[in-house]
Amino acid sequence: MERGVPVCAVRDLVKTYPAMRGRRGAAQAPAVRASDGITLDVHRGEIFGLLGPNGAGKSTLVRQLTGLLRPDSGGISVLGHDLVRHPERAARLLGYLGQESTALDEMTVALAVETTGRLRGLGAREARAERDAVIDELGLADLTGRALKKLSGGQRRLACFATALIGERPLLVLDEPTTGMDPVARRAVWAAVDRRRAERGVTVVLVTHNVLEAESVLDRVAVIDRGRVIACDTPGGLKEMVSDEVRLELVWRDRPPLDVPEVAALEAAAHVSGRRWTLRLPADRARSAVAAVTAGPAFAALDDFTLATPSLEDVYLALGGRAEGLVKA
Ligand SMILES: Nc1ncnc2c1ncn2[C@@H]1O[C@H](COP(=O)(O)OP(=O)(O)OP(=O)(O)O)[C@@H](O)[C@H]1O
Repeated sequence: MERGVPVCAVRDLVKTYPAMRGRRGAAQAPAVRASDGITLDVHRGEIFGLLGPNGAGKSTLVRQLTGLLRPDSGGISVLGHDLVRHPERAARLLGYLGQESTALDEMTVALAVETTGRLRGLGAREARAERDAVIDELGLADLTGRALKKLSGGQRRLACFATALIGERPLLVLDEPTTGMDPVARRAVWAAVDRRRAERGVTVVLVTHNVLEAESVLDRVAVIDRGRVIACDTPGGLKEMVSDEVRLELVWRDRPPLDVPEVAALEAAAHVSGRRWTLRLPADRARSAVAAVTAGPAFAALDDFTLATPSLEDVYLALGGRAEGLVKA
């Protein structure tokens, strides 16, 4: 399918945070190459996800996309504008929800949304009308007079999301927008995103380390690990990479019984996290592994086990990623 010029095109992006010196010049923290040659295209109307564990480089990438951080080298084009040369143009092109919101903390919800609208060029009457519409749409009407800093974490996140929406930018860049939100607030966020996509072809770049959310809301996903894109496809396309495998999770009561030869043989293939072993196995091997651990001394040592079809987490592990930072709720 011909998709035309991408809304957002990233080319070979490199960003290294310099080493930090400790006392007497000793190295305290080494340099980190947080973007290590990232190339990707995001198309009009897509909900495009950046998935990866803590420290993978997702926020560093989106802060460069939003003109807040200058890359060492590489290109970023948003709607035909070169944002490496002209980072100041980002404010006109995109709405950004970062991980923190301290700048607006003293303001009430209503004022924060309205002020953001004015800063984005809306007239006074227009800003008030859009403010009321967005606040209504997100179910924030009861909180309009409260200062952001006096809201709960999830309420505050939703209010900040409202500020990202006002002014109706063609690209939304959202860094973990639903963190701390309850299911009602999450639904309000995804409904608002969907509406803008359907009505105006809005494009969304979304950072997440929640694999379940990624599977349900994203059109395409770039899996990021150590500053690199290690895969990029639809969630379904990524899962096909591991479709001949199933995931077996074993939780041991205490120590795994390594004196049982079948258990010892499984250990080499297991991703071990405390008492939990996660294995990706071809279906027939998984069946014989289940038979082995549900009999005799192995079963006595077993607290729980599950067999499941592959998820994005399995894709991620198959690609060599580290699973520790991925969230499954
Ligand atoms: N200002 C900074 N100075 C030095 N190193 C930094 C800075 N910001 C981030 N880093 C490092 O760069 C790497 C990428 O960090 P980044 O915040 O982009 O990751 P992330 O994928 O967004 O993680 P998270 O899921 O925890 O938000 C990490 O190793 C991090 O420690």
